[in-house]
Amino acid sequence: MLAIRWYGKRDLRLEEVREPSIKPGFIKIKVKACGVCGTDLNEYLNGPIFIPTKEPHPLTGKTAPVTIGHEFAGEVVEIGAGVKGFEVGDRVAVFPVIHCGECYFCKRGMENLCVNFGVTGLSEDGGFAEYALVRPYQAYKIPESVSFEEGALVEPLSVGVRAVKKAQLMPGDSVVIIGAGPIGLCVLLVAKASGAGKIIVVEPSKARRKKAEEIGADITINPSGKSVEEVIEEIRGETELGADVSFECVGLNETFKVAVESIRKGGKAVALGVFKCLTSFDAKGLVVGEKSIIGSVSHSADDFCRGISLVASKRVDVRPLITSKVKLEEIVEKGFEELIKNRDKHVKILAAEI
Ligand SMILES: NC(=O)C1=CN([C@@H]2O[C@H](COP(=O)(O)OP(=O)(O)OC[C@H]3O[C@@H](n4cnc5c(N)ncnc54)[C@H](O)[C@@H]3O)[C@@H](O)[C@H]2O)C=CC1
Ligand SMILES: CC(=O)[C@H](N)C(=O)O
Repeated sequence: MLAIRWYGKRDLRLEEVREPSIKPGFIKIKVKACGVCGTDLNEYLNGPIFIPTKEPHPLTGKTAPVTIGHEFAGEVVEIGAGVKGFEVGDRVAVFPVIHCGECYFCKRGMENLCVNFGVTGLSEDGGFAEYALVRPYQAYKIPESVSFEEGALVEPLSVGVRAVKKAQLMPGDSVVIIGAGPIGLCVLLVAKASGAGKIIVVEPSKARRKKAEEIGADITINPSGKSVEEVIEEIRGETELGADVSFECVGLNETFKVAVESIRKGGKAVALGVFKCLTSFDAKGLVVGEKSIIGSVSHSADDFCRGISLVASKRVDVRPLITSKVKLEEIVEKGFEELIKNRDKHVKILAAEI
């Protein structure tokens, strides 16, 4: 079968590999749609980051090369011995998290913090292939009314579900989202569906600001050419005394500062961006304003189920996030390379049956 294999930085290869044979305790899926995530792109440009290259991953035993891709959906074609509750032909979205089930965090239901945390498509072969093997706890049935393409979008949507849940967003809360890439836009979709009040998006790319408006932002702010203080002032001017909740979806020092300093006293700043730098912000304002800073990473099975429910109930429409669909064999050139050249023109590029 065809697969896109990560060998190293800037080295993704379309290869003919052996189709995986079904194993006890696994389900074999014919992949129907798989999206390029910012994390995949980062592995391509700057990796290895999560992909194991020296030591095998403790739960999968796998080292590179790996078939990349963790945002995927498909059809069950074979069921391994011991697996119950699935039938050939089931349509599923894949929850890519792999966890040990035994560590301090897993025992307390915090699988996304598992000490051996892994991801199908990074820590073992994933979805940019014709077929993939997944564990039963990773396969979630999707109804006929949810397309495979929408199913592939459940994964990033669930990152948004977790962030909104961690914010304990209340109906009518004013929200500021900093960064309108796939993650910021997924937060926007979930915040809107959860009853947010005014939604403000800060984003330098014109195309992405337009996309944010199309899917529900009330106000967009272009931070280009403005100081951090000016951006904070603009947000505060659009809200009563600052936003109730902010979501940082970039990962820069200045955007973190905006996230913390643009919320009102008692407000919450949720950080999603994976920072490559240290950050500085008004810590005194944090204390005397009793603000909260909350980290949000990945998603849980609960977040994933809620993501499916939002899509299936049509409370959230993820389709506007799909900006291009290409064949699996084209995904390196028309997906990864295209995102490097024209990232701001795109949100989600999928390899899908077209
Ligand atoms: N916490 C989590 O579970 C996850 C976090 N991430 C992280 O979330 C962040 C966002 O991911 P993506 O949306 O995929 O990335 P992206 O790079 O596509 O989007 C980031 C957006 O921020 C915008 N931006 C740049 N400078 C800005 C500024 N000064 N003010 C406002 N916006 C600015 C960019 O134009 C871009 O549209 C990344 O750091 C990524 O690593 C990704 C997946 C899961
Ligand atoms: C697998 C995840 O939790 C996340 N979507 C990521 O890209 O890191």
